[in-house]
Amino acid sequence: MTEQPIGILGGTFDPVHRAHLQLAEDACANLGLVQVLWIPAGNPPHRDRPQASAEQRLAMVALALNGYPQFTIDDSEVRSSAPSYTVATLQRLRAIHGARPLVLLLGADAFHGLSKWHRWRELFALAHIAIATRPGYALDAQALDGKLHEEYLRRRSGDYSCLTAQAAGCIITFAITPLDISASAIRARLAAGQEIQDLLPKPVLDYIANNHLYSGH
Ligand SMILES: Nc1ncnc2c1ncn2[C@@H]1O[C@H](COP(=O)(O)OP(=O)(O)OP(=O)(O)O)[C@@H](O)[C@H]1O
Ligand SMILES: O=C(O)c1ccc[n+]([C@@H]2O[C@H](COP(=O)([O-])O)[C@@H](O)[C@H]2O)c1
Repeated sequence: MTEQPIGILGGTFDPVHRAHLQLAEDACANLGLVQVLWIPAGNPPHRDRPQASAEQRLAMVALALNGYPQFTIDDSEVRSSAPSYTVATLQRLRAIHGARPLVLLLGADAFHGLSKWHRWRELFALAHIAIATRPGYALDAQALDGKLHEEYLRRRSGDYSCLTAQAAGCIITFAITPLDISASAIRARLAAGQEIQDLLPKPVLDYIANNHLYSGH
């Protein structure tokens, strides 16, 4: 019998916010995942250097996940000085988990950029990809660049049983409770001295205040 799939949520988490939690909770509920591995990026490729350090972002994720037994942290990218390439992380996880299905969770915005990722074609042999539609970032298949569009058409499935029937290789989309929250908007609000109460778990909010993060001075 196939083992139950493990969800993988990588992110810069600068800072982690409620939409990340919603994404992971909805993935568990809708895709039948019993566990989601959260992987903060140590040196995220393809974006400016984060404002908070890798250790601080890891600490905020740990605070956010308190009380969610189905969520666990993988700190391997934070502990490494190498660029946080997802292909390398999935190769490591594949070596640990054998033939167990792995499901990489991505917001639709992240999926649209996938063909710019390091050795992106190898990702499909290592994990399934589950795309969550994010406010303002619906999946627009026609806007995918040529090679990614081809892979999308070849691999997409409307049947979630593919996530358990094979270890990797399917692309599915799933609905999440839409929350119009982004870390960049949170950083901008904090720098402008505006309220962000409802956008983050309280312990993360306290951590940001205690460590004077994102205040712009
Ligand atoms: N509001 C949201 N709804 C759905 N998915 C989201 C949302 N916010 C982030 N994600 C997804 O979570 C993952 C990690 O995101 P990330 O840590 O970059 O947060 P972010 O809010 O997108 O940050 P930033 O605004 O700094 O780019 C990505 O796959 C991203 O698409
Ligand atoms: O492997 C890559 O080349 C690559 C390029 C861009 C993003 N990623 C990963 O995608 C995840 C979300 O990235 P971000 O920048 O939206 O936080 C995070 O785990 C990154 O390490 C990975």
